[in-house]
Amino acid sequence: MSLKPNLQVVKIGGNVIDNPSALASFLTDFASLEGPKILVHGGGKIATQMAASMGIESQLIEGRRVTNEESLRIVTMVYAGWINKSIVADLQALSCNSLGLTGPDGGIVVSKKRAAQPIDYGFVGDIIHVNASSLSGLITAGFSPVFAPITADASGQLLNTNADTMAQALAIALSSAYDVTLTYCFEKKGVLLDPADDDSVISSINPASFQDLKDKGIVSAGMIPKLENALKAISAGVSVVRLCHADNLQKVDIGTKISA
Ligand SMILES: Nc1ncnc2c1ncn2[C@@H]1O[C@H](COP(=O)(O)OP(=O)(O)O)[C@@H](O)[C@H]1O
Ligand SMILES: CC(=O)N[C@@H](CCC(=O)OP(=O)(O)O)C(=O)O
Repeated sequence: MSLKPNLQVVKIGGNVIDNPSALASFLTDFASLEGPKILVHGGGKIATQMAASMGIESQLIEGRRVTNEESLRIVTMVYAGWINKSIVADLQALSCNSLGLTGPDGGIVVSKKRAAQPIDYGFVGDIIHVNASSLSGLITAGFSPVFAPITADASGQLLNTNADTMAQALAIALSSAYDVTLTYCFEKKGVLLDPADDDSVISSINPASFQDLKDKGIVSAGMIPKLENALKAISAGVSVVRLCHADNLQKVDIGTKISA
């Protein structure tokens, strides 16, 4: 039996954030989770809408945004500003002592600009370090950190980072001190065998079945990085990894469970 304390790392996706009543209900469930917890949020859909309203087209390749200087400003304002502060204020109103953060706050997450080959994603960062002891310090002090998917490199360059990856990296970094459960919440009931049938949830996925689902085109777009991150987390020390509907955060047996 593990002697480590439990920690929940929860990721909430942009399609839920863009739906006020779904977000409110999810935040109520998150606030009432027992024990230490971290929330990582996305917001890709809202950033795409904001860019479009400014006449800027967004390009996503396999769920990752090609980020030029202009879109870096937009995503930073949208994720680290509007979305992060709205979520923190809502959680505070629910008596959850949340603290809004990005990678560079407290030096907690350091990333590196992704190489321009084979695809130049621009200002997109891959996480190279998580300061787990600083983050544990905030948790021990009673805060529930709420991370926006913005990081910075060692020279201070802000970088856009996939929110699913941020959740994975935080969960892995904390798994030496905590028994971590990582839950990816989104607007579907789990990974679906037939994307058109919301009840065709695949109950369990491992590396071999992921490859097969990818080859058959059953998983596509943002689901590819989500599952790559989920598989990485389960193979690197995270105890439980699950993908589920945002309404089912508290229903631990529902959704798609990831195995190594
Ligand atoms: N087999 C699948 N099952 C469920 N969703 C899938 C599947 N394949 C692709 N998707 C897409 O993946 C999306 C989830 O990824 P993403 O848009 O990145 O979510 P989020 O923004 O919530 O992190 C779903 O909205 C769905 O359109
Ligand atoms: C590099 C990269 O792709 N960053 C993501 C960060 C937001 C995100 O991941 O949002 P969702 O969870 O809502 O998809 C993006 O800009 O779309």
